Amino acid sequence: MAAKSDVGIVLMNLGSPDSTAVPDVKRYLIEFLMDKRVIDYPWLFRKILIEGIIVPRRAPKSAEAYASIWWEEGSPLIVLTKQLQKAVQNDMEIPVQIAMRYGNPSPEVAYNNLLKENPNLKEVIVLPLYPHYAMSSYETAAVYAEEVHKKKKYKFKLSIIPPFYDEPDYINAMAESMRPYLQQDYDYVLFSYHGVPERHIYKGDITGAHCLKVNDCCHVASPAHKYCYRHQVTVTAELVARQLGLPREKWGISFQSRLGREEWIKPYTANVLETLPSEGKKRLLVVCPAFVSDCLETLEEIAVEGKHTFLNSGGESFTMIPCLNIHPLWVKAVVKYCEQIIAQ
Ligand SMILES: C=CC1=C(C)c2cc3[nH]c(cc4nc(cc5[nH]c(cc1n2)c(C)c5CCC(=O)O)C(CCC(=O)O)=C4C)c(C)c3C=C
Ligand SMILES: [Fe+2]
Ligand SMILES: [Fe+2]
Repeated sequence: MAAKSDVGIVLMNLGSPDSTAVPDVKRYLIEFLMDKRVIDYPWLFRKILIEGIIVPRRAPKSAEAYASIWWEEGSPLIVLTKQLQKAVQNDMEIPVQIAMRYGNPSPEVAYNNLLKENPNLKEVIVLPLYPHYAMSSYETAAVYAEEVHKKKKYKFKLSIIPPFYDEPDYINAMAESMRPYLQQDYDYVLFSYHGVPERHIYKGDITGAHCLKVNDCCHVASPAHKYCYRHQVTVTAELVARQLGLPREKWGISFQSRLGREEWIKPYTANVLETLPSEGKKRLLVVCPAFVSDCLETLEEIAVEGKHTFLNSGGESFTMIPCLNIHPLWVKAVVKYCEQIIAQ
């Protein structure tokens, strides 16, 4: 066990382009989508598809979307991760760095910064900022953090915090950050999660026979759940709804950000936003618990595009609940998760 003074922390998020210029967005999208855990097609096919078709088409639109949410200090996701870094460092009084899975800063920069602060560093705790396990989010971040550690032969021990989708402190932070929004009149709370291809769910099923195969699979006990994004997001929503006392008919789950023509896990957020008003659910609260920091997918896809879809389909009011960002209960939860590792 390393003394607390010889420990450093890395908060690892997804990453953003360096700027909203199309070449920067292209570079970022290529790095992101060439990740074999995000688009898991054979390398050559992936390269042709990504660099020849998807990125040239998507980058200008993506750049425009980023420009519409960009802050003076930079990408919201990066700025908010830095704010979390400061808050955790203040509370813990040990060095905290941030790293991104794609773009900057890389884990190498984060590890080197920690070593500059303490050449005697014995242990680095990495917290991937994803509550749920998905091959394309938590897994790729954890594997990358480990690969860099191994490749550069760092002497310190690396510890990676597991997904925290059902941890009481995360659930409490989510529920209490939502509670003030429930004071207003609303008909329905939508938990909109980032989607993944159904194929990823089948692939991640270690039993090979459970996910999307057994009736109501997410509620039937299985070792598959340890790696099942669909199960884990369901548990998060159920626990949060229970803490808030939401009746079952007043909330639901959907999945956003589909890319390409494959089937992704359903229902799709855009379809749900279109149909809710016709079911009498006209005053809506939306929350996105797969992201702990607000980002393009919340500030643009939900708060702008999603709102537009809902209001144009007969909805009357649309309220986006912010991500945890630097909510005090979330900062406390992060500190606790890191301290639990230090105490081990
Ligand atoms: C096959 C494509 C994608 C999968 C699978 C995927 C999974 C996934 N992503 C997140 C979190 C975020 N994704 C963000 C942006 C984003 N995601 C994809 C594609 C896939 N994601 C693209 C192409 C983009 C870029 C933007 C765009 O062009 O739409 C972001 C926001 C980043 C930011 O800078 O703000 C986050 C966060 C999770 C959690 C996840 C699997 C569960
Ligand atoms: Fe994504
Ligand atoms: Fe599953």
